[in-house]
Amino acid sequence: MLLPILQIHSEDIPPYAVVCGDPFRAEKIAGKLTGARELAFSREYRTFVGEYEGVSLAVVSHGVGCPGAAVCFEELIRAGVTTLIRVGTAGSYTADVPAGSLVVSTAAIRTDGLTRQLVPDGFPAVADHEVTHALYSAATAMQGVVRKGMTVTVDAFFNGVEEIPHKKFKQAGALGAEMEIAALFVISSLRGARAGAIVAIDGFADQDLAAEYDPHTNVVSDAVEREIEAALKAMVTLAQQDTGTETNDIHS
Ligand SMILES: O=P(O)(O)O[C@H]1O[C@H](CO)[C@@H](O)[C@H]1O
Ligand SMILES: O=c1cc[nH]c(=O)[nH]1
Repeated sequence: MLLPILQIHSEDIPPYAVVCGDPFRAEKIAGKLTGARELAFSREYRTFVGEYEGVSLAVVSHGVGCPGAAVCFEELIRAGVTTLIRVGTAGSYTADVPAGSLVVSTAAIRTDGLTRQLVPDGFPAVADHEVTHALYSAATAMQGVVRKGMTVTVDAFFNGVEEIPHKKFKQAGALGAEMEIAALFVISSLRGARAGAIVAIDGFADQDLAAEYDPHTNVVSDAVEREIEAALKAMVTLAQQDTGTETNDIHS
């Protein structure tokens, strides 16, 4: 079956998919795979397949924002993907989670418009427990600050005449803000897939600190490298659990 928007054939897609916003990050992730090949680059959706430590994976970019990303998640799940890990970036809410930190999202506060069109207000946007555990274990085995907790999914990156209520979300305990995790978690729950997300902090989402936003520093690039490695290792752990071939040492 040809997926009409991603422009890939479902038969070419393995059950494990790493997803990210930026098509060039997808290329970077694919660079870690053996036998990587690019299947399509349609709109913002760039798809690669390859192997990591013997596990066949797809790597797909989903662009910025929930509506476009939702198309990607829906088509991947229709193609037979069972496990999705988002490798993204986010703005932090607290000084103790500075640029260069990693955050594993356990749930997303849904302030986006897309999920409101799919499910009622009380529907949770939650990560799969096994995926989250595998991600957190892989990330904490590396250097650097790693936190696990709630994130916020917003639609607006810049303020308009209304202010994005980041301070309220921070008060509620969220660690930071990004733009697609709610869609990933809700769609995966609805369609019976499992999903998790890890984000590299690239600055502060808080309005008072927004002037410092620069996602292109070395400290952010290093964190993106670490989250890619964590996501790939986590996927191997999950695939091994699925086939009953897991070892206790996932980092060997
Ligand atoms: O780095 P990615 O995965 O694109 O994630 C974050 O970066 C973009 C905003 O710059 C949004 O897509 C946001 O969710
Ligand atoms: O949505 C995003 C992504 C990265 N950094 C932010 O501040 N916001």
